[in-house]
Parts: sequence; C-alpha cells; structure tokens
Amino acid sequence: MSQQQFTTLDQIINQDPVFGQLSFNDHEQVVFCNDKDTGLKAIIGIHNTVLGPALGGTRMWNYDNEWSALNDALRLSRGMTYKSAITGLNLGGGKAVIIGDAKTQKTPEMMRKFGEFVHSLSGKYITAEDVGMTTEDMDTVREVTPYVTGISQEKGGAGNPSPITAYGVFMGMKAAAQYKFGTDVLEDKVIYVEGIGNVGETLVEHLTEEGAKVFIADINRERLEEVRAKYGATIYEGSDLHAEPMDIYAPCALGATVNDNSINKFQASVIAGAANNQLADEHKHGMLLQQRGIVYAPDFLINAGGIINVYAELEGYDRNEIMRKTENIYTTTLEIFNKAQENGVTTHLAALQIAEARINARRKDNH
Ligand SMILES: NC(=O)c1ccc[n+]([C@@H]2O[C@H](COP(=O)([O-])OP(=O)(O)OC[C@H]3O[C@@H](n4cnc5c(N)ncnc54)[C@H](O)[C@@H]3O)[C@@H](O)[C@H]2O)c1
Repeated sequence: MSQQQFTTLDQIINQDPVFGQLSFNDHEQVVFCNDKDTGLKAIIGIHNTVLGPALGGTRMWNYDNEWSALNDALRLSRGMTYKSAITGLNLGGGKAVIIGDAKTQKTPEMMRKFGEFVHSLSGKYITAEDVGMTTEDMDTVREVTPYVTGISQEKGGAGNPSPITAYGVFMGMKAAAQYKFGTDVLEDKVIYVEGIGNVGETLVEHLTEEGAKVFIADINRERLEEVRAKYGATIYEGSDLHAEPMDIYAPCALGATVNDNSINKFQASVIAGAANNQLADEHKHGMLLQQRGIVYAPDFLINAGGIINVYAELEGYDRNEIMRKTENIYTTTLEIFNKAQENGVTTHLAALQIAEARINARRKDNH
C-alpha cells in the first residue's frame, strides 16, 4: 500500500495529504462523506469523466487506517477509468470505499445515507457493488438515487455482476494460456484461486468444469468448505501460496498480491485473476513479471465483465450482447499480449496505452 508515514505535524502539513498521495494521479474529484447518525465514513474517488460518468463499485472494508482507505479509493477509481476505456464503454472511472466491517457495521440506514451522498453528485459518479456489498445493498441505495447499478432483476436491474466478471476472467485466462502454452484448454492445468467470494466461486466452477486441478484459498473457512463441497476443488492448507508450483495463479481477493515480497517466489507461468490492482507497483512489478517470463493478464482488462453487465442497465442491451462483449475479452487479451511483445513493453503498459489513446482521442474531440 502506497501510503505515507508521518511522525510530526510539520510533516503532515508539508506532505499534501490528498493531492500529494502517491496514488493521486490527476483525479478530478475526491469526496469525503461523513454521517454521525449512521456511522458512515466513505470516500468517493472520481478519476476521469472524459468518456462518460464515472462508474465503479463501492467497497466496504475494515481498513487499518484512513490513508489506506483513501489510497484504495484513488487506485481503484483510476483502474475503472482504464477498464471502461479499454472495453470500449462510454464511461469514466470512479470508485467508493466505506470504512468499516461489512458484516457487523453495515445497515440499510447507512446505505441510504451513502446513496444520498452519491445523489448529491448529480450523476457524475454512479455506484455499484464491490467487495463487502450485495445486490440488496444496491437496491437500498436505489431508494434514494437513480445513480446506482448492479440492482436486482426484480427491481429492473441486471442483477449480481460477479458471474459475468468470472466469465470474463475465465476468457482472459484462456487467452493467456493460449499465448503461453499454445492451447487454451485448461484441463489438467494446476490453478490456484486466491479468494473464493462472489467472483472466485464462479471462476472455480468454470475451471473445474473444464477439468483443471483447482486449489482454493480464502481467509473464510466456511467458504472454503462450501466451495470444496460444490465443485470438488482442493483447499490449500499451506502458508505460502505464491511459492507453490502451479501453472496459473488467479488472484481473486484484494489487490497488491504481486508485490516486493511475492514477486520472486512465483512459480506460476500465468497470472490471471479478478482482483483489482494486482500489481502493488504496476511498472516495477509488471516489468519484473515480464523479465521472469510470467504472462500477466492485465486485471482491468480481464475483470471487465462486471462493468459490461452494469453498463447494460444504463444502455438497455440484453443478455446476449453482455455475453458477446464479455467473450470478446479473449480476443482483446491476445491482442494486448501481441502488442506488448511487438513493442517490447509490459502487458500492463500495452493495455494502459490503448486505454489512454481512446481517452485522449475523445478529449480532443470534445475541444
Ligand atoms: N464482483 C465483481 O463483479 C468484480 C468486478 C471486477 C473486479 N472485482 C474484484 O475482484 C475481487 C473479488 O471480488 P468479489 O466480488 O468476489 O469479492 P467478495 O467480497 O465476494 O470476495 C472476496 C473474497 O476474498 C477473500 N479474502 C479477502 N482477503 C483475503 C486474503 N488475504 N486471502 C485470501 N482470501 C481473502 C474473502 O474472504 C472473500 O471470500 C475484488 O478485488 C474486486 O474488486 C470484482
């Protein structure tokens, strides 16, 4: 986590606590939301609205401190800008974080209050679910604002986006396997899925159906037992997952698991997963993966199924179109790998350049 450590008041004053954050990257707006009655403490990051309103989910997490929460909002919202841009959606990038334990502190009143803050932005930011949020929470937010997606099908929404996200990750992983192993068949491949929540579980379903040897890891023991019982995956009982011999590592929990501690341990040939911001430092760790010959499928490219699904709520397109666009992640991922090889850059940078080119072209058109 790229947060700064301060020891004296002077340092705090001189370090520019918001615009000076390492994760601050030309964000347009950052909104701090506080409500004493419901205990809501939230940060909404709006990174870029050149292509359209900033759409991105809300994460509720028990952050160690406010710096971590702010940096998460900044990193995640920037990621959304590039995710929508590379997927060809007319959306900008935004994301919100709520500080707290979703299991014990989230209430409908808190969600409604959060919805009011979202509403106060008049559609510049549109929310959806992320870690710690459910479709029901989005239905609650919908009571006070139309600027929310990922609501239930009964309420006119496209429902939980996670299965579509998992399908897109599966497509991106297959493309990476094609590139690295010369076949996209995942049968008998040893695949570790770290985090078997909403997305991870459906990914495990696709992988076991295809006959992969799937290992699962999660901090939640109940989930592990549930997913093992359903799909016959093996629970990882060791203590250093990243160092295990495997074909594919699929990070599906929180971000930054590719970091200074793990980078030299990886024995996987491919990294392809759902988690946002998998590279703690996208340039440094992207480069080190490339040097080690590990094929990295850029997270914001292959986990775009969810945003495609919620975008359908805004544009009104149907299930077939959602699946077609999500399946297309396979082709785009292969294109990115080839472009990265041609230009001698990391896969992450190749994806970023394409996304930036689309934003810059629109910026020029708008002037
Ligand atoms: N839900 C979507 O449609 C979507 C879309 C794009 C990206 N993502 C990203 O994918 C990731 C997973 O999303 P989700 O909706 O499945 O979330 P989720 O909250 O349903 O699942 C996350 C899982 O990770 C586990 N976990 C947390 N910390 C862990 C750790 N240190 N080690 C192992 N497991 C750990 C949790 O116990 C939980 O089971 C997140 O990074 C999210 O931002 C999700």
